[in-house]
Amino acid sequence: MATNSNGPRHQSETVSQGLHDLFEYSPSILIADPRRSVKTDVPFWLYDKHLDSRLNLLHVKSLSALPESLAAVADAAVESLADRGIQLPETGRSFPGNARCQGRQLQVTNANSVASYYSDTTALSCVTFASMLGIHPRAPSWMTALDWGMFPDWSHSWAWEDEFSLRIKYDRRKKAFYFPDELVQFLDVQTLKDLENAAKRLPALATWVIGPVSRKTEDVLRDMDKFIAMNEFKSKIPSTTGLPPLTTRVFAESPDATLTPWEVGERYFESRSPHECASSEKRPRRSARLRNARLGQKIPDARKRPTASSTCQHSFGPQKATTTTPNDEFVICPGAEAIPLSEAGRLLQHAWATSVQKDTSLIIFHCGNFERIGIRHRKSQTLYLSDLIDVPNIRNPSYGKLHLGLHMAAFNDTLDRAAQLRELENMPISRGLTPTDLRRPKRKAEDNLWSANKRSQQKEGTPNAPPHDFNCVFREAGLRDLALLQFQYGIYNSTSPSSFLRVRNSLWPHTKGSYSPRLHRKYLPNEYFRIILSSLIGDGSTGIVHSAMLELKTHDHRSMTCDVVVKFAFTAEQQRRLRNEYSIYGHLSASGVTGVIVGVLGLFEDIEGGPLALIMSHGGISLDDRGEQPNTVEERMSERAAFLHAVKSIHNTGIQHNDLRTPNLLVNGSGGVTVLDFDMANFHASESARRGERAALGVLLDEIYGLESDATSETGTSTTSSYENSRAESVETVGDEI
Ligand SMILES: Nc1ncnc2c1ncn2[C@@H]1O[C@H](COP(=O)(O)OP(=O)(O)OP(=O)(O)O)[C@@H](O)[C@H]1O
Repeated sequence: MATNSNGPRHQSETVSQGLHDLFEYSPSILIADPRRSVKTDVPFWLYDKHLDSRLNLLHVKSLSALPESLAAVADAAVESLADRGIQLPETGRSFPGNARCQGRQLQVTNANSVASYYSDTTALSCVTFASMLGIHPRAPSWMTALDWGMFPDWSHSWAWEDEFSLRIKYDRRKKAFYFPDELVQFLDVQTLKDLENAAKRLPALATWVIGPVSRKTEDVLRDMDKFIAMNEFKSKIPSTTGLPPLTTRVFAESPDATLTPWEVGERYFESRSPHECASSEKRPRRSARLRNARLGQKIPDARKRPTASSTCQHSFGPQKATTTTPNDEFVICPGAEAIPLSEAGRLLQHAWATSVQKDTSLIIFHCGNFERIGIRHRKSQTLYLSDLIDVPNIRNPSYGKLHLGLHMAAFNDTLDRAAQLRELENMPISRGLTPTDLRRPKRKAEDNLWSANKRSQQKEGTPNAPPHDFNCVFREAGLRDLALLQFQYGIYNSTSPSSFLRVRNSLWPHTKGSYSPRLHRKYLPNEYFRIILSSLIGDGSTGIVHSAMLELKTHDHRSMTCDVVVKFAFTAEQQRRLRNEYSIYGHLSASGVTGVIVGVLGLFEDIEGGPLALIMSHGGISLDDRGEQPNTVEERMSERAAFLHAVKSIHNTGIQHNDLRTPNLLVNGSGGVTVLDFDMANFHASESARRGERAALGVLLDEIYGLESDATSETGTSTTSSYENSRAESVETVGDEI
């Protein structure tokens, strides 16, 4: 190794000192601010229970040698510089690994302040060193192509934060790197291509789940040992029984890295005696670790991966036998969870699901003074966990070197997998891919609710037939109180449905109110409906919105389907807003407003304590998502008038929307318009407030449709006046001046 206690011998004094400081760095001890109460609830949500069974966590195994394996990556990188005779540029500043930081105590308040400390110290040094050592060692000054931070998809309110990750500095929206131009010059074309390929396919290089400093969060990390001792992990799925799992596979499989410094999968078993496999683990020889870190090893393909069926048995525990009626239709037993997962189990399942969603291999569980590092091995559906790391006190390796190795390993792992994904994507289909074809998730039409009943498939309304008019379906579904929700898109493919019980009536006219909050033990096929969530439309401040297909079975055994949209509200504040939205829809429906708002099938609640769901008809595509506006001035004017008319009819009931923006203004294929998202709306708005809202909408629509400029530039003065006439007409139509 080219390092001694003063750092690598061949580097300049400042570089040696910097590397030495980082390699020996130990963070301060963090203490919780005694004036603040610390929230400690563990994240866990609906989505965690609906992963495809082949993506679920099945085993948790011990990998005590992981810190050493990671530190060996840092050592190997320094050694490689020496081998190649590369001298790093002088460092002009001190790094947070400086000895002055050590031994101090710092006060923190919550997970975010723990993350800030990590970001300002460990991560700040590691992104720079990892980038210099691993990506561009010949750069003339210290720069970094990596970023560590919070990249939120959606904000929630758990005590643990799961949105932190390491990334390549690449803006996917602008399709451009955002590291210094100077750095680009030192990256060859192939490296830039590889970086871009990785950043596009796998933007998160590792998943950090960060908790607050407290005895309870430390215990959660400690309790993970219990899952290692059990050697199997029973992922929590919804406890509703009766409906067979979806069988169609929808996710695109992602490979493990071929070159890794850690020994997992077959290599884990190879390096252990049978006794060790069952109980603890053997530390690999240091020379082997170094070799692996530098050269990597192919994982031999000897051990058979668990089959889908064994996976199901393993992970989901005993399921009640499917009960069928004489017609082979499914009787459903909505069940509340029998044995809840412990907090450690919930954190493991949630972090695993987050890592599946981000497609990272490394998961770091960190709560200030304690940490565990996990490796997600896809093929065996196993999480390999380090021992509990005492952050301020760990030595050999010390924390700085361990995390530098971790940053470098996460980068290498991602580049390796992104290259495999690119290769697999470029393979012709006929060559038979393993893992399975990554290009298109497959979806077969046969996965319908009634597939067990062959006779019903011949009849009207099977999913192979075009969907029904939602009016007919809503009339029937509005009489039912149980909605079975299944996810089938991306990484989600429900093994069992989540049961959602009606908490508010259908607002569809002519639906007899049958609202009953009582949960029955069993439901016959004509007493429930099923919803298959097929894509994410968007997420906003009230929750997450999905496109879905509603399927139901009528009393005379016909199947009916229609497109719906499901909006989930998770936090208390979101649920308050969603209830407000529902009551606004209730008021509009009771006032006879139809055609310009979506049909609402009701408000439903997850019986396992999950979110509230508003189920509604599909209102079309938003002006935001549509992209191009209509070609002709006439069409634009007609749409403009339709929106103003719609809002006028809403205003006439005393409602003010308060959020009239392009994402909430929808057009449908048949020329109609829909106004949605009433969670900010209020009753009894003053006439002038409503008029003001219409005026603002008029201005917004003018801007969107570019009416004035088009009218002038395209057809000159005469058209301008005809446009003005039409505008006046549209204003007259809505019976008010804009
Ligand atoms: N019934 C629907 N039909 C079609 N698209 C819908 C429907 N409901 C919602 N959407 C789409 O989902 C997006 C988010 O929905 P919505 O605005 O209701 O959520 P939100 O959480 O209140 O968002 P925001 O924070 O923007 O207010 C909408 O902009 C719209 O494009």
